[in-house]
Amino acid sequence: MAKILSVVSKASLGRVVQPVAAALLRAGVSPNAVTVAGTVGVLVGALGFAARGHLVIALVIITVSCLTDMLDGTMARLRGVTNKFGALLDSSMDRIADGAIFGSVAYYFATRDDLRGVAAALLCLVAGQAVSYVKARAEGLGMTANVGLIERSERLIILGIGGLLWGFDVRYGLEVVLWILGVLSIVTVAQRMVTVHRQANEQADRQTDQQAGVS
Ligand SMILES: CCCCCCCC/C=C\CCCCCCCC(=O)OC[C@H](COP(=O)(O)O[C@@H]1[C@H](O)[C@H](OP(=O)(O)O)[C@@H](O)[C@H](O)[C@H]1O)OC(=O)CCCCCCC/C=C\CCCCCCCC
Ligand SMILES: Nc1ccn([C@@H]2O[C@H](COP(=O)(O)O)[C@@H](O)[C@H]2O)c(=O)n1
Ligand SMILES: [Mg+2]
Ligand SMILES: [Mg+2]
Repeated sequence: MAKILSVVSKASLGRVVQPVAAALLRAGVSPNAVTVAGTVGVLVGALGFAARGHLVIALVIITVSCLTDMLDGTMARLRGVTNKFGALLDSSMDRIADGAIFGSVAYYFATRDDLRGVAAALLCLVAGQAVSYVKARAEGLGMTANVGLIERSERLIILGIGGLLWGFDVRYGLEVVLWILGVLSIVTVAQRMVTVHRQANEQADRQTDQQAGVS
């Protein structure tokens, strides 16, 4: 699902993103500045609006801000200089943005004394961060975990559907969506763990074979 969304959206949004990215580069804006500006936009939408219950305005601000996440990488590639700090900055800002988004939704539920909503939002926060962490840690250990039901864009879009339902006065819809998202995120963590477990065992088997060949 993640791959289909990524290919379809990258192909269709690419036509819009490329000229904007080129124009920003011509104006002297750096990819890192766009990465940070996008995160500031998310923080404004989440802490300034979602936490106070203005979920529809938050949805608009956060959607626009999150879409800049496609711009920074495109700018770096157009400039011909993708750099490791840029990659780290991008992913780190994503974690801060995601924490602010789901933390703000949890805070909003808390202001309404809806503890089930708080629990659902916190589940999504922790499980979503775990999804990303397993991939990052696997890559740090020389493996890959680029699999799973829902990546970041899907998590945000699913939350966006919850926000839209809330906007159309289907208030329980947001909580239902959050529970579904929490469960799907846990499944994704499990899928990534299984992939890494298989790779780690294959590496261990190869080492054993090599040692057996030496002795
Ligand atoms: C209650 C209300 C609160 C407000 C909620 C706001 C929700 C916002 C709703 C929608 C916003 C969707 C925007 C999604 C933009 C995502 C941008 C993005 O991630 O770009 C990068 C992405 C992938 O590139 P990478 O592989 O380099 O990215 C890494 C990866 O994503 C890792 O994933 P993980 O391991 O965590 O699973 C990250 O960890 C890592 O940090 C990251 O770097 O680029 C893409 O190719 C994805 C593009 C998808 C674009 C989708 C556009 C959809 C546009 C609008 C949809 C609006 C929907 C609204 C609901 C509609 C319902 C009918
Ligand atoms: N400030 C940045 C942001 C990103 N990059 C590079 O782009 C890759 C991510 O691309 P997206 O389209 O998914 O944002 C990232 O891995 C970096 O290689 C960069 O150099 N500087
Ligand atoms: Mg990006
Ligand atoms: Mg990003």
